[in-house]
Amino acid sequence: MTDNRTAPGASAMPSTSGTRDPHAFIAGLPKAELHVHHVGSASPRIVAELAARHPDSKVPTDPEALADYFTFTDFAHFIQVYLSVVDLIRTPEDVRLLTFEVARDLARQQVRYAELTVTPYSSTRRGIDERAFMEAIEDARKAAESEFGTVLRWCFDIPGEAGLVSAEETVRLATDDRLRPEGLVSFGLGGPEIGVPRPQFKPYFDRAIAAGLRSVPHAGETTGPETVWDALTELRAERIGHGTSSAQDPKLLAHLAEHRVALEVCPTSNIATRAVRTLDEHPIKEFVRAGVLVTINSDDPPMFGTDLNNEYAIAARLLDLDEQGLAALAKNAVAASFLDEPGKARLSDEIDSYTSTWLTP
Ligand SMILES: Nc1ncnc2c1ncn2[C@@H]1O[C@H](CCC(=O)c2cccc(C(=O)O)c2)[C@@H](O)[C@H]1O
Ligand SMILES: [Zn+2]
Repeated sequence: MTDNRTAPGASAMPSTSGTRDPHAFIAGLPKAELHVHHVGSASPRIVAELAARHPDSKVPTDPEALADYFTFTDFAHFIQVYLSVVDLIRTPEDVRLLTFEVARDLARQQVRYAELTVTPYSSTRRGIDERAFMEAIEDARKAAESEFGTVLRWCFDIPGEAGLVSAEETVRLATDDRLRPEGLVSFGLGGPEIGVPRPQFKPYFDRAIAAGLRSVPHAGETTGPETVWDALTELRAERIGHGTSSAQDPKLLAHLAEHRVALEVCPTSNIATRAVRTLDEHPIKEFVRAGVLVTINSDDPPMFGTDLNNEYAIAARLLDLDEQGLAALAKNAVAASFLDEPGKARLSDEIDSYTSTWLTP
């Protein structure tokens, strides 16, 4: 697959320190990740373990073959490969393993808090018992918090392409008091946008919002700014997954900035799915210039050959950021998160104290 990583050792900063490498600073920076998919976070190590449990699968286990397998011609191809990894998750024990190991990978990058997008429909439709599914993610969440100190929260998303049946099932699982997991904070909509208009999902978002969940649909990833408007007006989005095409509409950018609707920007994902041609053409600079609250995220990191630290390094290069700028970016994610206020204050303070220690000669 195309390697979109910033060259190791390349300095992204025009910083006063001159020779400092942003990678070391970023590696230790406490972070929040707001847009990362559960299945899309399965690393080669996790895929290999799942594939060994289910040897009939067509997903390669050898890391080199996996890199080729994770090279996408377009968004539709990406979803096809994604679903083949979904097919590896067949039992509650697979769900528990995936979730716990994903948390381990996040913790290694100093991610203190992550809102993980989970698509429960894909698992219940494949025969995993709904109660066992919820127990598995919750067990893993609690174990990860006590073992790694990383706090996980869930966003349940509708796989849009699977239609209104999947929307009904997802909202039922998200709002039934006997099933709804403690860690659930938000409701989303993923999958392809072309041919999947957002307004049809309004009744399902209305129900989720009425049950206290926050609205975070993907929009403007593979279609134009009108999809982002639909997400705002019909689905009452509080943050937008990607929102890449918002850059084409200055009124939309002004609206996002004025209402503090954050964009969950995932630079490498946008290249891998061909939503944006090259990193240098990524509209992140326009977002920042327009005053939009920009957060940096990794989406489906192993599938796109990246991780959150690499996405921060890319942002540092594209936005010409020094350590303070990177810390501000990390704090944007805290501000846009669904952590409670004391939780936000704690994580922001941790980012500040890490940064000031780092900058103290
Ligand atoms: N960058 C992304 N942009 C958008 N979405 C992304 C991205 N990355 C990952 N996803 C995930 O892909 C899922 C799509 C799964 C899907 O379409 C589908 C269709 C038909 C049947 C079934 C099934 O399971 O039976 C599933 C979404 O729900 C979302 O969580
Ligand atoms: Zn996504």
